[in-house]
Amino acid sequence: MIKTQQLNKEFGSSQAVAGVSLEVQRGEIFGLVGPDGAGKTTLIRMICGLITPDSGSVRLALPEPTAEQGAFGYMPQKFSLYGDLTVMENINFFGSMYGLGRKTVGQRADEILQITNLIQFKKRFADNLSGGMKQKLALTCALISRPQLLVLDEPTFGVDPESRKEFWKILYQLNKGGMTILVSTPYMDEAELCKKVGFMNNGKLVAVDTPGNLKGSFPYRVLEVKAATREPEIFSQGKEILDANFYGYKYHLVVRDHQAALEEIRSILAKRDILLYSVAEVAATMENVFVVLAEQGVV
Ligand SMILES: Nc1ncnc2c1ncn2[C@@H]1O[C@H](COP(=O)(O)OP(=O)(O)OP(=O)(O)O)[C@@H](O)[C@H]1O
Repeated sequence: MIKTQQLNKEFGSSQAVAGVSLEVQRGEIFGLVGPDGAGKTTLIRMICGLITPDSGSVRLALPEPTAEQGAFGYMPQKFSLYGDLTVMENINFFGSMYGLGRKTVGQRADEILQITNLIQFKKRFADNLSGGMKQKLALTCALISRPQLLVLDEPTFGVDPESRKEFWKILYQLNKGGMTILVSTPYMDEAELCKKVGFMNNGKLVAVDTPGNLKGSFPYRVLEVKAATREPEIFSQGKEILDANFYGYKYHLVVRDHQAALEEIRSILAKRDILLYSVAEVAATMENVFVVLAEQGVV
């Protein structure tokens, strides 16, 4: 449904997007993942036709939009609505931009607001909505044309975890109904929810695959360590430890060699007279995959 070839975009001396060739198939939820400044927004804007690439091409295989079904909906990163208009007034405004009649917008709005759980807030000013609700209103507006392709730029950035979960449930529901979704996110837990993930950094797309395949091809092991300490950094200097994360009562350590790492863990703790409770191997997460790619300089 989306095909880009060798897309490039420079801003002054900074290469925001560098040679990105990407394919999003119909029916996918494709996640663009990467840190701030990776180039996700610039890529999305080129895909949506909002900025012109320096070179390369974008092809969208979308049928002509009709009154019944739009081509694509776009939800930008920054809040794009009018705070001094109510929920329904914002929706009407977007509907009129798509050339839809008031009656059609009203009917569709009721359907979508049921899905996004905003139905009882129709008369509330957008400024008075919570952060999560504002995002859901922006989504409602992006959906008013009933698009076949939905493009969302960091839609849950800065939103609380509960609202993020709810937002993703809605995306799944839309996808089940046949909508293709391209979504960018800085959150690795959201990357796990995509059918396919493209990792971006420094303007480049460095890995594209399903979360399962990305984790399956992870070349290292992850050890969960529990010990009588709560020092976040205690394992950070280990030579056998490629990445260490502390979760309050346990550590997740990315290691090359299980046995060598175990010896090092024991030695670090023994030197400080700290009791080791347990070590168990656990499955790699997308965060593990991403951090190691980044540390290897691949990303
Ligand atoms: N209009 C612009 N003018 C100048 N530089 C820009 C412009 N837009 C983006 N950049 C630069 O291009 C690079 C990529 O930015 P982009 O916003 O695409 O990344 P991103 O992955 O979406 O990050 P973020 O989540 O922080 O928006 C950054 O270095 C950014 O400063």
